[in-house]
Amino acid sequence: MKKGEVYEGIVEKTEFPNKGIVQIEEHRVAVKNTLPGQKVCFRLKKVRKGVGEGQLLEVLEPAANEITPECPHFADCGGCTWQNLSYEEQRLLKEGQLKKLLDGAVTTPYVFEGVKDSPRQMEYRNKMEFSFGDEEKDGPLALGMHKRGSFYDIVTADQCRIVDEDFRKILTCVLKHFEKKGLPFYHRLRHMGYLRHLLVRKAANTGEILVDLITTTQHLREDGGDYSALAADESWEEELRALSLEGEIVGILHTYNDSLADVVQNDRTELLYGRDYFYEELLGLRFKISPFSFFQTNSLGAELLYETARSYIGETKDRVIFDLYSGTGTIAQMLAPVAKKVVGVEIVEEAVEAAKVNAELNGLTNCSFIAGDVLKVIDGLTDKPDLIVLDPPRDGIHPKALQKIIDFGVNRIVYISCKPTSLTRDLELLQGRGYRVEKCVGVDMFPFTGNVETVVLLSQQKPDDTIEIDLDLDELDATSAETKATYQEIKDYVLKEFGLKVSNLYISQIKRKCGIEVGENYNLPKTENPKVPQCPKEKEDAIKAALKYFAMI
Ligand SMILES: C[S@@+](CC[C@H](N)C(=O)[O-])C[C@H]1O[C@@H](n2cnc3c(N)ncnc32)[C@H](O)[C@@H]1O
Repeated sequence: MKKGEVYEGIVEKTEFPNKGIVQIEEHRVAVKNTLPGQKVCFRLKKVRKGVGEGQLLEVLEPAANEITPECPHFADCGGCTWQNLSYEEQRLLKEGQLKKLLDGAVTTPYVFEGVKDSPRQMEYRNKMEFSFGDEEKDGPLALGMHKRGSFYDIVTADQCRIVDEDFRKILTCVLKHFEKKGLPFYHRLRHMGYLRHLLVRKAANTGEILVDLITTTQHLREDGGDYSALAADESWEEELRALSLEGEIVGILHTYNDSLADVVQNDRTELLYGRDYFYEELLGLRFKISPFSFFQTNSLGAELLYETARSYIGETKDRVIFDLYSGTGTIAQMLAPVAKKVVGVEIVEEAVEAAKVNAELNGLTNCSFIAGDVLKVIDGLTDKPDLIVLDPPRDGIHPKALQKIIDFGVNRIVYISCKPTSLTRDLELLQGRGYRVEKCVGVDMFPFTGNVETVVLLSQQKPDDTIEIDLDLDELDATSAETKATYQEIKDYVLKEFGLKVSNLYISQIKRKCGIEVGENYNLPKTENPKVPQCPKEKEDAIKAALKYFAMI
């Protein structure tokens, strides 16, 4: 194969995130944004030792499971890549990719619980950053998403299916206004122009909407053209307020951003109407969110994600929990009512301030939030955690920070990840230091894209858990008359409710302690002079709860 040449082939399978694999002779070429079964034409970008990367030029034949997308922008828009798959097919693909990645990284048997569906599959996003530009060179003003594979061209996303009607109305209103006015968009290459982005955030549960227009300050500069007067006229704000919407616009802002990078960034913000924040409610808690704070973009999906994390962490009563990479403190506040204390650590000061305000708003007095890099803050923490929740950014956890986190030696860690490839890298270190992956589940926070959120429960292998005892299950009295639940049922219950793994030995010890008859050979390991491990208190309580649940005590 030769770099720069064009090839055709059938996509055999896909790997996370959305990379199709085409086998050409002895070469394995990854082509982004393709699906298994498609016949594709691509240009070879690089190839080395039989592994290559290709740039998709055209899908020559669709895959058998493809459907006609509902979204009219699909052919051009770079936003969603899976509008041509039914939701069921999307889940299957995500499950397959996630399981394959995890199977390759997890070194002991674990439970893979599939991928949970997003509660809302269309119109699920609570935030969009639309870009201004033109659809093609010197075309009319456009406002929406980048064209597939293009840095410059913009597709006007006025029919976008992953946001609701209010977003579409706001986009159309703002676009029409500036089209009429003839204000120039910011040219990403020449760094000239005025209109950059339109940020819209809408809370799914309260309906509150915040709109922020992001422009340069070039209308104030001498070389900035002759549009100062036009730009000074903020009547677009009145037009927005006159819209008939399902939700309610509670704030309209104008942010100035002169950075060279094509990102939504805040140099200075003017409040044009209402307030510069909005409220969202998740799981009965209220959160105040400012325009640039991190907040999960799928509110109903976030409720599912947090509920999943809460069930994975198991018993929290009387425990100190660390919520590392805590953002606006959503996870910390969800756990605070059922824990002794929760400590959140987050690098963005604005988010930490919001977390404190939110905790007060929710009447929570047992959580504290610290601003700073986890890597450094961790050294100064005076509390000792019993449990840890990790929800790092896409790149995962700095290896030195992860070492320090492991040094706390907590029994259970719940790791929430938005990028499975960085998760699997971190799992390697965690497993190398004695943690065992118990179970994993995906939560689909991003329908119609190849991304998936993953929740993993890890437990620490304490020394007394690892002593080898050769017990024969046949010798156990799991079927005796007085036993209402089998050992397996007790184990399953304890794992589900408390996130703990318990051995037959421990169950038999606790049964004996509770006066339940067990067979003669129960605690007797076959090895000579064994050091018989005794069931730790935490597991004893969990087993007793199971025995109660099965009405055995
Ligand atoms: C995926 S978000 C999770 C936020 C929160 N748990 C939630 O669900 O809303 C990751 C957070 O980590 C923060 N962050 C990134 N690097 C960090 C670091 N080195 N130390 C502390 N926080 C960091 C980001 O600002 C962001 O708020």
